[in-house]
Amino acid sequence: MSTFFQCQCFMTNNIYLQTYNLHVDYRNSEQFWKDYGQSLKSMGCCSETDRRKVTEEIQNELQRRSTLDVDSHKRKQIIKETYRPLYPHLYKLKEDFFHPEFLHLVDQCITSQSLMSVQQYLHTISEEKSIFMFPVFTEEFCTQFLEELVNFEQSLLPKGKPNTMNNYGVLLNELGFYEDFLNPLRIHYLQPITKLLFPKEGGGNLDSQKGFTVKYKVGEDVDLGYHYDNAEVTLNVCLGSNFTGGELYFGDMKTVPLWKTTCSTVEQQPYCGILHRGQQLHGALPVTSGERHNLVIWMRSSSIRNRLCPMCDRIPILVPAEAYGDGFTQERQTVDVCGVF
Ligand SMILES: O=C(O)CCC(=O)C(=O)O
Ligand SMILES: [Fe+2]
Repeated sequence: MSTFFQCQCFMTNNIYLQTYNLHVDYRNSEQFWKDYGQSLKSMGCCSETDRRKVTEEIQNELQRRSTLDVDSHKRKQIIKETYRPLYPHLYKLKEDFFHPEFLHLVDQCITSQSLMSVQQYLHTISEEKSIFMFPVFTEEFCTQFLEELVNFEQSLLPKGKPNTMNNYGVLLNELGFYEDFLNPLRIHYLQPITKLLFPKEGGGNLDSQKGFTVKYKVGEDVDLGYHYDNAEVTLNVCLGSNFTGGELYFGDMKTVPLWKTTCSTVEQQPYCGILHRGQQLHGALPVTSGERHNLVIWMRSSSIRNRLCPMCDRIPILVPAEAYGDGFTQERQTVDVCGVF
């Protein structure tokens, strides 16, 4: 396995202010208030107390990020040593977890290798935006997987936040779902599909992922603000039907100015996955009753992101990281020896 890295921008960029539903960059106090003071004021951040709360929220998030790798590694160890899974067989991917239509789609992608001929095996939500939907898992798998998540949630073991924005859900690497579940899922099943549907985004060359579940419930997180993912291609699978509301909405790519953007809503289907580009802006409407759990896989292609970090839009400045980091690798430079004296 190659060694993976993070981009240095993780410590300064895309900090989510939940109160104002705003992503900000923070290098120092002076820069921050100069860049965001006016907009925050127009959103009601007026008093000294409001401003102090914003600064605190940023400091807390930066603190969380600065020890994230070490903390995550510790949690993973503790879970490995002490957690008793409810369904140990789930941790090793098996073909009978999949919906038959999914297996058919994967087969078609491998054998025909033409976009036209696989289109009948998936639902194209938007051709223009490249958003697709198809069944992924069986109902039985999703039910057991959800019970496993609940079993873990109810344990007293340490838990991390799934990402910068979601507060509820499970980090699947910490629970032990990477090696024998998410890796083979990406390599043998998802990559044949993404290779055809997302060639420009590195869909044929996805070499790592961040996988987690998200949970929404009245009284906890109910919705998710508009954002793009730290991913080249994302698969988002709806794990159950026990909720109302919670539709996803998709806008344009993040390079399109907001005033030109049109958004469309997608109603989720239980056990189905929505596949989209990571940089396609999207969010989730409030859940109005019940609990919504989704499995989200941010798939990464180092060959794409090594050239441009999708979070800061610059050539990434690599810093060492645990496990898959944020999916960057250090490519060996080829030196033209004849030209070197
Ligand atoms: O709430 C959802 O299902 C969307 C989650 C999402 O977009 C993300 O975690 O990146
Ligand atoms: Fe997302």
